[in-house]
Amino acid sequence: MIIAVDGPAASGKGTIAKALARHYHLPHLDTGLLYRAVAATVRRMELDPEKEADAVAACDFDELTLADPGLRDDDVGQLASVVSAHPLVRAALLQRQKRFAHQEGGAVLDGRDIGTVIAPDALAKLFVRATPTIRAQRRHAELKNRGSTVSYDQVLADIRARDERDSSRSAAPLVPAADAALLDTSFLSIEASIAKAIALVEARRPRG
Ligand SMILES: Nc1ncnc2c1ncn2[C@@H]1O[C@H](COP(=O)(O)OP(=O)(O)O)[C@@H](O)[C@H]1O
Ligand SMILES: Nc1ccn([C@@H]2O[C@H](COP(=O)(O)OP(=O)(O)O)[C@@H](O)[C@H]2O)c(=O)n1
Repeated sequence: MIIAVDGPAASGKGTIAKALARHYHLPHLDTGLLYRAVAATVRRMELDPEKEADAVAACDFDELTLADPGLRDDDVGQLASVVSAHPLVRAALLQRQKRFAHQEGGAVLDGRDIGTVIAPDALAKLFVRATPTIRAQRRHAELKNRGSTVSYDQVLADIRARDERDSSRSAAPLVPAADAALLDTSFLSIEASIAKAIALVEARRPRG
């Protein structure tokens, strides 16, 4: 069974995807980390994120980069949203994600284009949403916990800028797949969001 979990920044898609993976005993891939690794590599190599050829060169990143906790930083997320708009960057990361999704036994993937591009054949597709201010509160609390001094206003501005860039790009924009179930977590606890996600997946599973 393939489960696709998409949605904007800090909507709770990663939390839900991990919980679904645990519940159904499936492997999980956070696809955002791949774009964040490209972004961090662009920065380390002092390349230009706006230049497609520069960003493509960074797609051949060192696998150890994926374990760097710095990838979760707010500025890396912003830079990831710049490099991810290049069609050739998306193309460079496509097969790796498709292979993961279509491995034997299935998988759970979260990102922006899982239900639309990576696994349009997924059995269950969730599109996770929450209001920008609630997402900013959650992400701000998360970053503060990790020792970051970034302000709430900065996090909110970054989330709005990223929403705009991710939704308006021509290559794999952030849009719900036509057959995705919408899950608004704005006023749901983590536990309630997970329970709702499991119920939505169950509704897509063949009976018997
Ligand atoms: N329903 C929820 N209520 C409160 N906090 C949440 C909820 N879902 C996720 N969070 C918290 O919000 C932050 C962002 O969640 P995460 O799952 O990483 O979002 P995303 O993967 O969409 O960026 C994390 O600190 C997470 O613990
Ligand atoms: N499948 C994906 C996943 C991430 N991304 C890009 O990578 C950036 C970082 O993604 P992420 O999922 O790690 O970010 P959060 O939603 O966790 O803040 C996003 O803003 C997108 O621009 C993408 O284009 N496609």
